[in-house]
Amino acid sequence: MQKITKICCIGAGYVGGPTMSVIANKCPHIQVTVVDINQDRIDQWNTEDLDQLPIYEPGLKEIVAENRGKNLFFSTEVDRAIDEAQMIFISVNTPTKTYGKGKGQAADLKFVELCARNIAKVSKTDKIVVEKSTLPVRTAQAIQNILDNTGDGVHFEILSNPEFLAEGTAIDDLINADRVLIGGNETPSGQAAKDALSAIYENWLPKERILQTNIWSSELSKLVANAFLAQRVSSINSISALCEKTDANIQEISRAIGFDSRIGPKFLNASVGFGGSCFQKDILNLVYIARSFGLQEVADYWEQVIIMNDYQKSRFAEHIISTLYNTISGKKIILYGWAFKKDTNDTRESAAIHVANALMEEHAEVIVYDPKVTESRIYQDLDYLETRSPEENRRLLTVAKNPMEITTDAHAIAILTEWDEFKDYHWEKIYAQMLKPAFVFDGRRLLETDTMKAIGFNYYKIGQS
Ligand SMILES: NC(=O)C1=CN([C@@H]2O[C@H](COP(=O)(O)OP(=O)(O)OC[C@H]3O[C@@H](n4cnc5c(N)ncnc54)[C@H](O)[C@@H]3O)[C@@H](O)[C@H]2O)C=CC1
Ligand SMILES: O=C(O)[C@H]1O[C@H](OP(=O)(O)OP(=O)(O)OC[C@H]2O[C@@H](n3ccc(=O)[nH]c3=O)[C@H](O)[C@@H]2O)[C@H](O)[C@@H](O)[C@@H]1O
Repeated sequence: MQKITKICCIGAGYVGGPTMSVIANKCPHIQVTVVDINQDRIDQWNTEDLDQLPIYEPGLKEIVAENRGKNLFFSTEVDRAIDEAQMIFISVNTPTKTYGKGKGQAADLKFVELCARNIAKVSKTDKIVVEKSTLPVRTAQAIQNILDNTGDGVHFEILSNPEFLAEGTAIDDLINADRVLIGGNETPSGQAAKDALSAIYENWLPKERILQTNIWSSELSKLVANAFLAQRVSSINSISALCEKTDANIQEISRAIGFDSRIGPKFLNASVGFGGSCFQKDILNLVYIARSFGLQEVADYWEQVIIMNDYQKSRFAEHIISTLYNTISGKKIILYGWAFKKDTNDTRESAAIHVANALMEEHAEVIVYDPKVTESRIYQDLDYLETRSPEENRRLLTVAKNPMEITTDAHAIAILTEWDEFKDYHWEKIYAQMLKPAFVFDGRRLLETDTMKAIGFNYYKIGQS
């Protein structure tokens, strides 16, 4: 079996950066180079001030500090890194297509294809090419065709090694992974490549947790894992709406059903809706694939997960509007949280974007506070919707740095991300500063009902009447 000593990762994003940092940390004998075409991003990865890394993940900066410049490098010299590596991870973005065939559903594979063409062009020695990005089932076939038809007689072995880390817990998820999945060709060279990749993970994970499959099962398992997780959130969120009509309590229900060992307790937290870069994108992709094989019922079944999530986001916004007497024009509404979950600065598909947009449609005066998300990111998210002009977005919504000050004369507060610090705020003081009646709409079930009511708030907790 080939001993791997040099690897390269194309794409220095939320997956490429943390994954490669952990590999470098756990495998001092391997030189890891992470490359990206985005100069700014690479500059940020190389920044002196480790608080300015492009990605915030607990534990990440410590690992980067330990390994950067030793066996972990960030660079824009893509061709050189490809040429030198024995194993190349493709970890570029695979967003939903915004044009042409499959628009709004299929995965856009143009970045992956560019990588494959580049690898074919540059490589002079045999390489193992690892799909780390989430890809539609059978993409490896397309990559193999490009490599074999444009490469220079070099042998390329393709593996699928999807990533299951969640943002905010990326480092822990990588170090203590439930499982690592490696799919490859069922040939001697395919087996050797799978074993070479497995050997890297075996530096810190027990071998029983490293699963080997055929390449198509591995590609499809990633989409299915995300679809199942998102389905659980949509399922519990659908029941949260029913709880609000029946005096049942969603937390009690989650607990009651979660005690059944066949159901299990995780991923049963009702919320304002799931966000993140992947759940929606991957389910849409699954729906598209099913439809393209003529499996209409399968496609409809999974599409319902997205429909329910959209419903939950609008339901929350509509509840705020109707509770505030159906007129929120000019009313000051504070949004606590913009990230799609706590402990990350990622805002992709965050429910907060949709809730803010709905309130702005009603001309509310919206003020956002998030401990980790920048002002420019928040405006970019809103401008991307193209609901109104960028000037109008800046007029209707402001971004605050101090979470307490902004509550003066506010009509309502909505909690959209479950940041721990929100629990520790001086809620009595906030109440005193707000206009009365003072409303809190808790989309994350973060605060205690009895305490909030005792202070005097009109307190709404999603999934509870
Ligand atoms: N974000 C997450 O938590 C997870 C993401 N994934 C999957 O991993 C993949 C990557 O996701 P993220 O890291 O979140 O994306 P990202 O958008 O944070 O990073 C992708 C990077 O690839 C770079 N890139 C694009 N084309 C390139 C090229 N031709 N050459 C060099 N660099 C190029 C971009 O400049 C960007 O910095 C996606 O397929 C995603 O579905 C999988 C598991 C978790
Ligand atoms: O492919 C990916 O991108 C990743 O997607 C998710 O990870 P992530 O999106 O980072 O975060 P999650 O913890 O899964 O949360 C997703 C969304 O669901 C919401 N959620 C989660 C759990 C829950 O009980 N309730 C709930 O509303 C979260 O607040 C968040 O908005 C998966 O958990 C990862 O395994 C996967 O690798």
